[in-house]
Amino acid sequence: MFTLDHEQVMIRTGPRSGLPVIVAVHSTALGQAVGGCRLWHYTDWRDGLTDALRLSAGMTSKCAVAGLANGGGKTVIAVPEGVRIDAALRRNVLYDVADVVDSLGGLYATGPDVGTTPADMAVIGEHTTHVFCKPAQRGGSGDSSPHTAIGTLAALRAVCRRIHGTSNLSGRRLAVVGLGSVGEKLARLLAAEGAELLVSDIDPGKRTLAEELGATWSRPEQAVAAEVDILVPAALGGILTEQSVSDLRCHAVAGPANNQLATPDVAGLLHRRDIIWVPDYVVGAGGVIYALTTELHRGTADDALTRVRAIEGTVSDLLHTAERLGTTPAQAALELTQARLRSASTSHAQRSVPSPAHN
Ligand SMILES: NC(=O)c1ccc[n+]([C@@H]2O[C@H](COP(=O)([O-])OP(=O)(O)OC[C@H]3O[C@@H](n4cnc5c(N)ncnc54)[C@H](O)[C@@H]3O)[C@@H](O)[C@H]2O)c1
Repeated sequence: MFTLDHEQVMIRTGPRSGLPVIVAVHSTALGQAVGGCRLWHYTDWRDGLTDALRLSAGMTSKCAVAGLANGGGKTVIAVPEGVRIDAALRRNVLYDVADVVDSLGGLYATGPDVGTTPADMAVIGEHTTHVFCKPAQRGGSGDSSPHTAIGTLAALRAVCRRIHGTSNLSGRRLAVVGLGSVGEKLARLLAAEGAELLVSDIDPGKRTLAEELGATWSRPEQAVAAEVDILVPAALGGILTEQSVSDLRCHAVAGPANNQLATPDVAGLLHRRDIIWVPDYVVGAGGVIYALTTELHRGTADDALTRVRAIEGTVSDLLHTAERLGTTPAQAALELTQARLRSASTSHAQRSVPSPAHN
């Protein structure tokens, strides 16, 4: 359908860097739009635009389901293939991003994403206040992966309750695929809960973590097809394909890895195989919930942790709704997003109605 679903999209050739800077604001219905700044190589900058449009809409759903008073946005710096980002160019393009973000006057705040770090947010923060996840020594919440891992653990408890009637993960079999920033922390948390772990990474150097945690080490394709209670994707996207889903021997798939479905129709395949799949944007929201609560909403660290752990309740509710309506958790999450956006626009419209004049 030929509709622009976004409130506004800014595309600017950065005056300092000469690189295309794209900022998509999908929705501010629930509050300030938020979403990370992706610095990535593209063969055509319009592919970067497509990413910005898709990812900013995804952030609207992520915030709405998490119950945050924020909408979705995204920044993409579309770097042409072959262009190397040295320190000077990096600084220049981050200042270019800061100028675009600042020109939106607070409608949108940016944070780290693929290709950018909390240190980059500190650079952006030199030119605008509308930025989050700066390093702790610069007043930010820094690396989001510890809270993403805590939120994922909360989601896994809810999935465990749905499968076994109890959220106690002790003795449950889980396969964690990807032992990077989030996966390693999550594996440690799960080991502390007494889960029976199978872990995997393309980097053989991660095998020492398996030994340390007493976990079984496996090659990624074997881990995906392992007979476990829950498969936890914590690496890159696209892990759930028509082929891999037919090989699955788990009751549920829930993990933080972004874009797990190779194509949207894979969700239907999972449903037909009676495998619960909880969307990654629900499971992996802990990092963003923590950062936004402490940095943009001025909550305490305790408030923020409580909200991260509330992912357990959110996932439980989605699983109940899906079961009651005979639909998927993904569909339940979509409907929750739409309901929250509708109620925000209704209350906004009500606030905008002028009060009757008194004579
Ligand atoms: N960091 C966060 O706070 C956060 C928040 C939300 C979502 N996510 C998503 O979670 C996922 C992991 O994030 P991260 O920050 O830990 O990334 P990371 O780059 O630190 O770790 C990724 C790990 O996956 C491994 N890997 C790559 N391909 C693999 C494969 N085919 N099979 C097995 N292992 C493979 C890598 O070797 C690496 O150890 C990503 O999809 C990310 O987008 C991260």
